[in-house]
Formats: sequence, C-alpha cells, structure tokens
Amino acid sequence: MITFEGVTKRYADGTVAVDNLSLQVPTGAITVFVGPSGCGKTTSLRMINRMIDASSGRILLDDQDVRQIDPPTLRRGIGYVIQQAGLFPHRKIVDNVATVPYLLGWDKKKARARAMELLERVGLDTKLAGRYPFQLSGGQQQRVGVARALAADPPVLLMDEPFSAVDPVVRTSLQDELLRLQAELHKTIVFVTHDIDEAIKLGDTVAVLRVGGHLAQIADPSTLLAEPADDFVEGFLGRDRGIRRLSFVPAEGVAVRREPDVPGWAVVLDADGRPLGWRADGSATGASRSGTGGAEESPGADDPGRSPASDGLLPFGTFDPRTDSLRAALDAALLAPSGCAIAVDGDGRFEGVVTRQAMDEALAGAGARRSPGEGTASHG
Ligand SMILES: Nc1ncnc2c1ncn2[C@@H]1O[C@H](COP(=O)(O)OP(=O)(O)OP(=O)(O)O)[C@@H](O)[C@H]1O
Repeated sequence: MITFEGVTKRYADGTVAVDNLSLQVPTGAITVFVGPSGCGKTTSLRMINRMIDASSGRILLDDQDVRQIDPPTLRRGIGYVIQQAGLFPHRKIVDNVATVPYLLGWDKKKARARAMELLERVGLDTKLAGRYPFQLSGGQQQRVGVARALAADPPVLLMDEPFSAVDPVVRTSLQDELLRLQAELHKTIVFVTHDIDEAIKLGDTVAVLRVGGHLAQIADPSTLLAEPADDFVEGFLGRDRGIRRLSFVPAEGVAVRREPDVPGWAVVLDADGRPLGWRADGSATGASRSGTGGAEESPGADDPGRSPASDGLLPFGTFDPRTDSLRAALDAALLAPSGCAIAVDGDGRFEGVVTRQAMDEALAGAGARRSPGEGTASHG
C-alpha cells in the first residue's frame, strides 16, 4: 500500500503542482492517476520514488515514510517506466533490460538470463536481444522499457504515460499485454495518463486530478462512470458513460434461451454446432428442428465452397456469458438482424439466444445497480 497523506509540492518558483493530496494506492493492483495537462500527475508519481521531494505531507510505502529511505535503496524496490521507454541508446537490448541487475551486482550470466526471460514475458522475440534501441519499433522499445522496469522484480511499478507515443493499435496491444502481465505478477502499479479511456481500461482504481493537484474523485472505473462526483469529472469522462459502464457488468446474469430460434428468426449452425448466421423464418431451406441442440442445419454447412451469404444467411454476433461483459452481449445483439445475441461456449459452440426482452431486463438491472464491486467482467 502506498499512502499519500496531505502531500503538497510547491516548486521553487511558487507553482503549487500538488495541493494537500491524500489517497491510497492498494497493493497488487493498478491505480491510475488521470487528469488534464498540468494537473500534477507526474509530480505526484515522482514523489513516490523521490525523484521529487514533497514540500509537506507524507508518502508512506507500506508503513514507512519514503523520506526516511535513501533514494537508491527506495528505487531498488520501485520499477520506473517512462514515455518513449528512455532506453540507453548505446547498450544492446539485453543489457538495457539487465541494467538494474548489473547495478545490484548480479553476475553477468545471471543478469542476462533474467533479461532474456523478461523479453519473452513482455512478448518480444529474444532474437531482438542483440539489437540496439534504434533498431526497434516504438512499441517494441516500450516493451523493453517494461521488461527493464521488471528486471529486479520490484513490488512497485511507476509508469508515466508509457504508451502515449505509439499509434493506437500498438497502444491497445501494449495495454492488453500489461493487463496480462499484471494478472500473473500482481505488482502495485501507479500509472499516469491523460487519456480517460486508458485509465478506465487499465485501472482497478482511478484517481481523477484537477489542475492544482487536487483530487477530484477516486473510485473503481464502474463507479466513476456511474457516479461522477461533479461536473468536472463528468466532463472529463466524456460521452457514452452508460454504454462504457456496461463493460464492467458481467454478462453471466443475462437469461439465455436454449432454443436456437426466436419469433421470425432461426440460428443456423454448422456440423460442429457453431453459428453460421441468422435466417428469417419462412426462408429456411434446410430441415427446421427446434429444441436444445436441435438447431436448423445449413444445407451448405459442410461445403467449404459455400459461404453463409450464399445460403442467404444474415450476420450474427456472439458472446460468452462466462467471460464477456454485458457490453459485449449488447454489441452481439446489435450486430444481428433479429436483434438477439447468440451465446456460445469457450469453443464458439452455440448455447442459446438472448431474446430482446431478456436483454432489456439485463440492461435495466445494470442501470439499477450503482454499488462498487458489482462487476468482475474483464476490462475493456
Ligand atoms: N520544475 C518545475 N518548476 C516549476 N513548475 C513546475 C516544475 N515541474 C512542473 N511544474 C508545474 O507543475 C504543474 C504540474 O506539472 P506536472 O508535470 O506534474 O503535471 P502533469 O499532470 O503530469 O502534466 P502533463 O500531463 O502535461 O505531463 C504544472 O503547472 C507544471 O508547469
């Protein structure tokens, strides 16, 4: 746990970057500091590892005031990742990653072995180990930056806009990779961004700051979207809050009808029981059977030369009620001409359909729930 207790930072020119900030960063989870430019995010982050010292107040790492720990010792337990990775240009990738182990006096072989392991962990081909930073793409360099921060296995990771210099596609994959890593490593991560969507995707807890280093609100993303504390937070969250919040409501509560049809429409399955598309009732050319597991089978299902379109099938959307969010279920419904989502298992096999009424009820239920900790659906 990292605790800010009435922390203020006044720079030499009198600028108050952070003003009486009090908040808690829970152990083993991702806490995001988000807010507009100049609101004191970076200053707050850097006070944790004492790259900047607070003017007043205290920051406790577990129960110890960071001012009582000398900076090199403190930073050994705190990984740090910055925008554009900040790699040493004249060191090979493997040696960049092994920087902290070398500083800690590990022998070269052990430090390099650790570096290779970490390159794999962050999704990089170990063949890149012998290259120099300029020979890597921006996204690859960011992954190296994350690997380097993790090298000495610090319990705390500080990440300052680490993904903001890469294009949106690479950024999404870096975010996904961080969530995957965190599910294994359970580090205490403080992540700074000005992008509210990134904050909502990555944060277990999101602290919204306003200019002057004031805490506007701290909450889990679902609560933040449902109950912004004031107009500033509401404006910063942007539009579509209601829809975005559905990402945090699990789809498992949605009623699934086991039969493969709804009034006017039938689901057509292939021989393995995977959906091929919707067919309007009355246009069916195959034998129409109903009942659990008795979906209508497409006449062209086993013929790879025949596309669903050539069988007159219409688009469909699927979701897995065990792992997906209500937003994914709603999206699946919106993709279908029937207006109904198709539930599938982990192998993509048909399980049932969600009638429009069932979807309405699920959405109404989601709207009624306002308490934190309501959902465990995966982020995004
Ligand atoms: N060394 C400094 N001396 C004086 N003022 C500073 C110094 N560093 C930062 N500031 C000011 O402190 C305020 C907070 O800066 P900080 O970098 O913490 O904000 P930020 O939220 O991280 O901004 P951004 O998103 O633009 O990076 C800003 O007004 C900034 O100009």
